[in-house]
Amino acid sequence: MEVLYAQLKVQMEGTAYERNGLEETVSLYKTRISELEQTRLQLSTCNQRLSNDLNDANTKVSKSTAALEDATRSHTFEVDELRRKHRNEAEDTKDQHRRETERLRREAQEEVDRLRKEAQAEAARLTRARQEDLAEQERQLKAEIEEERSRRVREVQDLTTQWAVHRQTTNVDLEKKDREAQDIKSELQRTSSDLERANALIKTLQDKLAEMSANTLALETSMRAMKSKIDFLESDNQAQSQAFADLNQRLQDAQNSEAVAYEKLRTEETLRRKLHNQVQELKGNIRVFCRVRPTGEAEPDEPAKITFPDTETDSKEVAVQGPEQKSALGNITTSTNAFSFDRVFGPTSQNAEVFEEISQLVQSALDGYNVCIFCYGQTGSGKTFTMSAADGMIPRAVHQIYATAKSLQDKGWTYAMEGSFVEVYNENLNDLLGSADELDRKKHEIRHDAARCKTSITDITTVPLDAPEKVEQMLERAATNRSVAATKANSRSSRSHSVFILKLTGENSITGERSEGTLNLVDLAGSERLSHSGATGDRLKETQNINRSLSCLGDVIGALGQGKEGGHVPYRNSKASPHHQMLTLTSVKTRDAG
Ligand SMILES: Nc1ncnc2c1ncn2[C@@H]1O[C@H](COP(=O)(O)OP(=O)(O)OP(=O)(O)O)[C@@H](O)[C@H]1O
Repeated sequence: MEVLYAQLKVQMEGTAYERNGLEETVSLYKTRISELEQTRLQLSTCNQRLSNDLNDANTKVSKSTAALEDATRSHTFEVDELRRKHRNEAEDTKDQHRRETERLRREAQEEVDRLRKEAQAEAARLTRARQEDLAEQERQLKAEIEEERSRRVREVQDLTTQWAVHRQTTNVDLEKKDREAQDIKSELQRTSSDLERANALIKTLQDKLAEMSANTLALETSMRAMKSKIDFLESDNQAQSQAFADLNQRLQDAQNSEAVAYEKLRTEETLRRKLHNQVQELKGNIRVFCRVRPTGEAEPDEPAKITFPDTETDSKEVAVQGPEQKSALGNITTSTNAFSFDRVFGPTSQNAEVFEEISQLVQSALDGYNVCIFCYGQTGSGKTFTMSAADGMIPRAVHQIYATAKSLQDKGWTYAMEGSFVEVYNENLNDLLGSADELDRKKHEIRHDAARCKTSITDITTVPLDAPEKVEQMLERAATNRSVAATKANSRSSRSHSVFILKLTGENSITGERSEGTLNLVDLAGSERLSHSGATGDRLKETQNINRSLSCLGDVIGALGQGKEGGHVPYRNSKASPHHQMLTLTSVKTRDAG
């Protein structure tokens, strides 16, 4: 309780203390409020005073505004007055200035006129002085020119005199030269007339000499005749008659044996023909020769290794060495492939040697058989060189035919020959002797008359070969046409087959025999393996056509080579394109005729 009492006492004391504090605060606030009240009163008084001041000021401002407006009005009035006054003054001044300017201008004009007059007077004076100077200078110049002119005239006169002297001398020289030329000319004329006379004399002498030689010969002959006449007259009369009879008999015998000999010759010619062709048949109707051309220095590829094992004996074999091969054990071997032909011509062989082999076949054509000679090989292997060179098979064959035909004239044979030259390019037949413009445009057809065993081509140029030189003209013409066409499709001759056709018709006026033979010389297009050629597009088509036709031709020759009577020959195995017919028909006629 005591504790509680103590706590309460403490609380009471605390509260009393707080009350004292609060009482102090209240008295403080009261003081403050009275202060603020005083301040408010002061401020109200002040406010009242300020309101009064403001009113006074407003009154003053109104008064001032009125005064200002009055002042402004009076000022405006004054300003207008001044402006008017100023304007009048300006007008006066302007008039005065104008008058002054006018006066000054007049004065200036007068001054200018005066100066101008002075200047004109001065200029006139100067001009006069200048003219006098110029006149003086002109006088001086004229005098100088006159002096120069007279000096030049003197020089010209001197030169004219010199030139006249020189001309005179030259004329004298020229006249001298003319005289000399005239002399030389007359000398020349004399010499040439001498020469002509000498020539005429020589000619007369030569004629006389010839005449005298002829006279001498005639005289010698008549002398011999006279001598034998004298001898004859000197001999016995009966013996003479007997001698005459003997001579007559001998003449008769000789004529009879000549007739027999001619008859024998004719039969022997017929026999020779028969035997010749039998020999050809025995040798084989189809013969294959191989020609190896020499390698040039500029050949890009290494040449094949080719040997000729039997050159010394019958030259029928050729051996080509294959590439080196390595076995599993590492041994290197090379295989050699040997080929046999009817005849092999080595790289040094000439066209003349090759022709020797085929000349007998050419003779068969003249005897009325159909002969076909093909040249087959890779591009650049020498087909055209062998066939169409100046000494190739075509010119040689034609020349041989001429020579033989001429020698057969004695035996009653006369021959008519005509030639054509055609080309097979890309399945088309072209006339190489026609117009170049018509190549690949004009259509030609092959017609085969089975009954007459005759083959012909429509619309081709046929040239009568009445002189051996004509064949060269034909070859030239064909080469030109081909070279023109080559601009349209390159290397034309390599990409086409060409066929030279020579028709030979013979007639024997004594025996009445008749023969018709054809010689076909064919230069085939270069054979190329498609994989090697790398050809595409038109070129690929070209190569395929060539290869197809070559393969077809191979089949035909293969079938003919088997020689079975009545056996099938695949002449038309290809698309029956003209060139297949062409090449194969010429072959079959060979076989039939043989
Ligand atoms: N036996 C040879 N002696 C000398 N040169 C030859 C011989 N054979 C060919 N030549 C030369 O080789 C080149 C090619 O020959 P050629 O034009 O005759 O070949 P090709 O087989 O007709 O070719 P293509 O198929 O392109 O027509 C020519 O320059 C030719 O003169």
